[in-house]
Amino acid sequence: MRITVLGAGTMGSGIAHAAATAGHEVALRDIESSYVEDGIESVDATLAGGVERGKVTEAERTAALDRITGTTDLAAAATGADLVIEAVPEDMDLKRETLADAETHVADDAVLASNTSALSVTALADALDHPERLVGLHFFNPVHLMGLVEVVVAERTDEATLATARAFVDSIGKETVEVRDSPGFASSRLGVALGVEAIRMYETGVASVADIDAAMELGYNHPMGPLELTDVVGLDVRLDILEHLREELGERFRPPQALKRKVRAGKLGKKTGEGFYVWEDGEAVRPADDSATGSEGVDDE
Ligand SMILES: NC(=O)c1ccc[n+]([C@@H]2O[C@H](COP(=O)([O-])OP(=O)(O)OC[C@H]3O[C@@H](n4cnc5c(N)ncnc54)[C@H](O)[C@@H]3O)[C@@H](O)[C@H]2O)c1
Repeated sequence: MRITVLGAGTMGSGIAHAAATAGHEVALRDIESSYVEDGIESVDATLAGGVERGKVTEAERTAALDRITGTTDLAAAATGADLVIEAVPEDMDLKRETLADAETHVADDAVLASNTSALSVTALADALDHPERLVGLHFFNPVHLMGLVEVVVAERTDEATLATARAFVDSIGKETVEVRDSPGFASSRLGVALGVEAIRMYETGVASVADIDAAMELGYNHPMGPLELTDVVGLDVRLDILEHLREELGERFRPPQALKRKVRAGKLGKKTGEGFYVWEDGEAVRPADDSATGSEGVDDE
C-alpha cells in the first residue's frame, strides 16, 4: 500500500516506521523540513536500536528507510495514497482542516484515518466531502513496541473503509480492537477509570502509593501500577482526559484534588522528574515525599 502520514512527531514517525518496516511505501509530511528530518532521524534511531538488539538486519534498516519519503508538500505527500493517517496535534480545528485538505488530493477510493486520542471521529468526518471514508486508528506509544491499534468506527464510517483499516493494521503485525466512536474510546476510558480510583484511594489514605501499585502489579499481573502509569502518561495529560470524560460521561470522572494540586505545582510525572514518584534517569526511584502516606485531603472540588 502507499501510506501517507501527516505529522512527523512522536506518533507520526512511529507510524511511518511501522508501515515502512512492513514493506509499505510511506510519504511523511510535516510543516517544516526540520520536523520532517527529525521524524526520519527518529525512525532511523528506532531501526538502529533494532539492529543493535539483533532484531533488524542492516539491509532491512536501509530498505525501510528507503521506503520513506519526507516532504513538506501536502499535494506531493497525499497524491496516489491508499491510506492517509493524520497524526497532527490534538486540536479539533487543525485536524478537520488537515483532513479536508488531504481529501482534495486523494483518489475516490482512498481511506483517511485519524490517530486522535480522544476527539470525536464523527465530528472530524463532518469536515469531509466523503465522511464515510474516515476511521479512527488509535496507535499506542511507542508504536514499534505496542501490539494494539484501536479502530474507532464513526457514525458514517463504511465497510470498505473498515476493511482497508483492518487490512493495514494486520499487515503491520498488530492486533485491532473495534470501538464505536465514544468518549475515551475503550482504552483511555478504562485506563483512566483505574487511574482515577487509585488517586482517590491515595488521597483518602487507603494505602500508600507503593502499595496501591503493588496491588495491581502483583495481584493482577499489570506490568505497572496505575499511579506509576499516570506518571508515565503525564499528570497534565490525564487531567485533560478526565475533564473531557467528566463533561461527556459524568461525575464519576471528576478529577481528584490531589491530581489537580500536583499539576498546579508542575509535578507532571516522569517528564518533569516528579509526580506520584520521584524519577531519575527514566526510572521511578521512590514515592514522592508528599505521596508516601497519602492523606492529601478529600476530593472536594
Ligand atoms: N504521544 C502519545 O502518546 C499519543 C498516543 C496516541 C495518540 N496520540 C495522538 O497522536 C497525535 C499526535 O501526537 P504526537 O504526540 O505525535 O504529537 P507531536 O507534537 O509529537 O507531533 C505532531 C506533529 O504534527 C506536526 N503538524 C502540525 N500541523 C501539521 C499539519 N498541518 N500537517 C502535518 N504536520 C503537522 C507538528 O509540526 C508536529 O511535528 C495527537 O492527536 C495525539 O493525541 C498521541
